[in-house]
This record gives sequence, structure tokens and C-alpha cells, in this order.
Amino acid sequence: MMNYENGSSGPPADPPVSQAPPAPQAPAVRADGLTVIRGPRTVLRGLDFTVPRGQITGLLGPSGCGKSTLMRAIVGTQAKVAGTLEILGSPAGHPTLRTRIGYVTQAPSVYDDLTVRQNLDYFTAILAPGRPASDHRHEIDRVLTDVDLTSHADALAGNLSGGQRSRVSLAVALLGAPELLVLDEPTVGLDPVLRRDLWNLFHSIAATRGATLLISSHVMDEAERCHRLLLMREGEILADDTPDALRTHTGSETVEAAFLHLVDEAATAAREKETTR
Ligand SMILES: Nc1ncnc2c1ncn2[C@@H]1O[C@H](COP(=O)(O)OP(=O)(O)OP(=O)(O)O)[C@@H](O)[C@H]1O
Repeated sequence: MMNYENGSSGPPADPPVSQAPPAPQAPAVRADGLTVIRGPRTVLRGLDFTVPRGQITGLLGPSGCGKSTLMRAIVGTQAKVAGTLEILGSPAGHPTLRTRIGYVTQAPSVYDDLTVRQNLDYFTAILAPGRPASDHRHEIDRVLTDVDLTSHADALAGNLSGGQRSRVSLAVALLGAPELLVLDEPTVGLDPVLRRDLWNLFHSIAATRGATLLISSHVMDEAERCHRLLLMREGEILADDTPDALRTHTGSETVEAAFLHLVDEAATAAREKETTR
């Protein structure tokens, strides 16, 4: 005999298809005790941080503090990585991440003797081997529009300006609509107008595609353009916060002043630790 609880006379209504709450989406990056050794040096020392999805996180710190090393670890090209490093819910370097991450290194990786479109054709063929070129056309047109290079599609990459070549590299990274874009100092050496245009492009990529961008820079004024910041120094994370919160917590007017405040604070804490030994 059926036993209906709650006093109703009929059978219970069908349960919802899934009563379990949706699993929270893993952050774009989760690091726990992340340590990297390069040659004789410990370059990253036990980093703990997360990078949320759908936002622009700036990775800022002086030259040599370990920004590129951290990015290499995130994209899975760095050896001697210890601790936990999860990217989009999978361990860094997992083969399924290859098409989900776009990476632009400091040196634009484009072939000078190919046109912009030929470069994109070539990299698309690597990303999706075996697909006929006609299938890629729409996507290549889309990334050319994204980086505003449609009118230079048939120019030889070797004849482009530095800023245009950087944008070709970015277009290559955008192929396949990756969920995470890792950009290593993409604005270095560019004039202020190009830098502004690139930052506008980064914001439009985050807003229209919902992509996560991790962008390194050693120019502190670029910090103000990020949703969140990871401030690094000598292989450690000094702060992980929004630009507003950083300024407020340190009583500083600019992120640069906040950074210097945190450096001084860390030095004082280290001295105190030393004298209490
Ligand atoms: N192949 C290597 N072997 C040993 N040490 C290395 C190697 N490559 C880099 N390093 C060291 O690791 C540290 C971090 O370098 P990394 O390139 O990550 O810094 P960065 O913050 O990206 O610097 P920049 O802003 O100048 O690009 C530096 O002190 C550097 O000397």
C-alpha cells in the first residue's frame, strides 16, 4: 500500500529534476602552498590565492618578483611546481585545459613572413587539426574584429608596428574562445593611446565573453584598470584585493602608494620576527 506523507490523498508531485543545489563553479585559479624552484632559487614561496572567474585580475610587482613564473605554472609550462594549483577546476597542465586557456608570452609569437590571416589560419589548424579551412573563416573574422585588425588581415606580420603585432598575438590567444586568458605584460613598450585601447579591449572581452583575464604588469597605474589585484614581491603575494579595498586598508591614494605601504609593513614584520628569535 502506498503511504502518502503530508496528509494529501494523491501521489506526491514529481520531484524537481535535480534537488541538489548546482555545484559552485570552481574559481579560474586556486593556489594553495604553491612553490616553484628555478635553478638554485625558490622563485615562488608557498602562494595561497584564488582568481575569480569573469573578471580582470592584475598581477603586479617589480621586475623579477616571479610574475612570468607564476603565469607559466598556471598555463602548465613550468617545471618543479609543488603544492596545489587548480585551473578551471582541473590540475594545472591537464591536457583538457589546453583549449580552455589562451596564453600570450612577453615576446609576440607570430610569424613575420606570414600575413595576419595566415598566422591565424596556421594556429587554428594546430588547435583544431583536420578541420577544413573554410570552417575557421568565421572565427578568424571574429578575432580580427575583436582586436581591431580587420583592415590589416592581409598585411605581412613583419610589416606591422609593435602594438599591431601584440594584437595579432592576442588574436591567436582568442582563437577557440578560451575561458581563461593569461597575458604576460601585454602593454609593455606601447604608447599611452595603444595601452588605453588594449585595456578597453580587455574589458570588452571580459564583459562580452565572460572570460577571465589574468594580466601581468610592472606599471602600477595599470592596477587601477583591474577588478582585482594580486600584488607580488620577491616570490610572495603581498595583497589579494580590489584596488579600492587596497587603497582604503592602507590609507593610500593610489595603488602604487598602497604597494609601497605593504612593502614597508612586510619589512617591519620581518625585522620584528628576526629580533624576537
Ligand atoms: N631559467 C631560470 N633559471 C633560474 N632562475 C630563473 C630562470 N628564469 C627566471 N629566473 C629567476 O626567477 C625570478 C623570477 O623571474 P620571472 O621572470 O618570473 O619574474 P617577472 O616578475 O616576470 O619579471 P619581469 O617583470 O622582469 O618579466 C627572477 O629572479 C629570475 O632571475
